[in-house]
Amino acid sequence: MSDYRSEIERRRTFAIISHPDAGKTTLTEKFLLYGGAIQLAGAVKGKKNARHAVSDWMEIEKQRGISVTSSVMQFNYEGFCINILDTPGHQDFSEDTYRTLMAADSAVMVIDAAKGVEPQTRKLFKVCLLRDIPIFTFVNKMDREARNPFDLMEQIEQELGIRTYPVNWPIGCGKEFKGVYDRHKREIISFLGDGAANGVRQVEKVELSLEDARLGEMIGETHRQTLVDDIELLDGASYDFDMEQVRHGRLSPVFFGSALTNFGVEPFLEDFLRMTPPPLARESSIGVIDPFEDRFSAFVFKIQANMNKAHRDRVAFMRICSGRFQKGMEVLHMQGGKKIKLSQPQQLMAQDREIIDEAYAGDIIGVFDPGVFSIGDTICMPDKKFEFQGIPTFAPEHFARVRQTDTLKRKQFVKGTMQIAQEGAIQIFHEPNTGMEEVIVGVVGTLQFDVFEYRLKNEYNVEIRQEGLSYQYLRWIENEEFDPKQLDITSDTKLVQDFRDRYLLLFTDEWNIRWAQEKNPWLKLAEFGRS
Ligand SMILES: Nc1nc2c(ncn2[C@@H]2O[C@H](COP(=O)(O)OP(=O)(O)OP(=O)(O)O)[C@@H](O)[C@H]2O)c(=O)[nH]1
Repeated sequence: MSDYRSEIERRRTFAIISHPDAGKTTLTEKFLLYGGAIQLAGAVKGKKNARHAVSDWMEIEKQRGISVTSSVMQFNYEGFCINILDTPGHQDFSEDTYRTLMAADSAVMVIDAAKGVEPQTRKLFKVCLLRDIPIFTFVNKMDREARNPFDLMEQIEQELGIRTYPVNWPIGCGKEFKGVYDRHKREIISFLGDGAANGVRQVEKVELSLEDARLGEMIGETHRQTLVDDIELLDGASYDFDMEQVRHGRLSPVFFGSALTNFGVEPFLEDFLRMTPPPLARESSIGVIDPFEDRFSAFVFKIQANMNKAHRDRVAFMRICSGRFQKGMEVLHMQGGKKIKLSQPQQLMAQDREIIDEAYAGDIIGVFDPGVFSIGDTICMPDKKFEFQGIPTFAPEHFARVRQTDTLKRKQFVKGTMQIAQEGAIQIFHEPNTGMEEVIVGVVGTLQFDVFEYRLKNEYNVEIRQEGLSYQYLRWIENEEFDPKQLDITSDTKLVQDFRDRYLLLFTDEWNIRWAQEKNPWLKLAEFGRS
């Protein structure tokens, strides 16, 4: 029993988010390097020179150099068992990021020191705040010219509405980057020149206190003076460290470093693991489910088909919320109302899949999905039935009418479109009383259209034509008894159904939403769909 408890206690499950190119993949790789999960960072990293990172597997990601889907990796470090959930960097995929955050107990936000929080990625970071989990900030690329660290802190606070607590503080940047000052240990970790051949090996460090007479010699008198002044200012003016505030994502511990040259990564990992919580309890229909509870439970947060050309199948990713999973155990799929055996439970290391015998609360497992699971579904034990809170669906903001160009490929078109929609990569709608001849596709960000078109062509061999529609808003109709004939709407507003036949309205602007509500006072409209 104590083994079972300590297995859960040593789990740390977190998501890593950033805007594209801030260095999320590089940082993840350095973590894996410390955990011994990979040997050489340079051997697997480098999209720019055709090799691709361990966590980016889809062809489109390699071509565009951006992450479209999220992936999961597990490794051990200093007694911890760590699950990293990688997320897409672009705001157009923020819904996927949100679903991934649902499976995490904390988040690491990577920010490019030269760019700060970029306007187009505010949405992604705000999505992170919605989850009420600890958010840690890693300010990356200090080996390049960077913005003033005080300005960066201020920007994070103002744009994201979260307070910051710098755990360490940078000394210079770019060619003049000398290292960081650790505010807790009150010592300097010095950056040694060339960054140990681009971080292939772990970097060496020299630790000195602020008062040490050798400091001026080591970092130069100007840097020493700036550092002393900065620290005095910080100690006097910055927020106090308050773990309770950190736990609720109201205060973000901030670290500076350079993932590429491997500087500051290990101290960050160590402090982060000390502060980030073990698996958290989760709300359910029968109250809070404790992770140490002896019955297994999990929920599906991601579904992905055709992840790998060698395995043309569909995998449902589940976050284990309580208990232990053992191979061959019989579980209850609540939404399907059926007892099932989870087949081929796997833990993933990007393209490598490993069949596992057991897994614990906090872990993420991928199971073969014969088409029964949906995002948000609960898996529990047959003698204790309950449902976890579902994962809300974001309202799409862009819509297009989609047809296949070759009418003979109808079957593949319907299959591909349905599957991609079930994964949550797009949302699909149709006009009432029509089938799937013509589909209206809705997305949160327009890049999702490109991914949809690309995947239909490559995975299902179907070419499509997309015609953009001018709708911008979508609302779910929540009335239990709904008769479309009663509806009084403008000619600009369109009534559609989703693939579960729920009714929705598409609007071109807010004026039309108000109009619909005024003319139909009985109408209950919701901005988020329930899964
Ligand atoms: N100079 C410098 N370059 C870095 C650092 N970290 C990452 N890079 C480079 O920045 C580029 C982007 O890094 P990635 O790790 O792929 O960024 P990402 O955030 O994962 O990007 P997406 O996959 O699009 O979300 C690569 O060329 C890296 O080599 C750093 O600390 N210093």
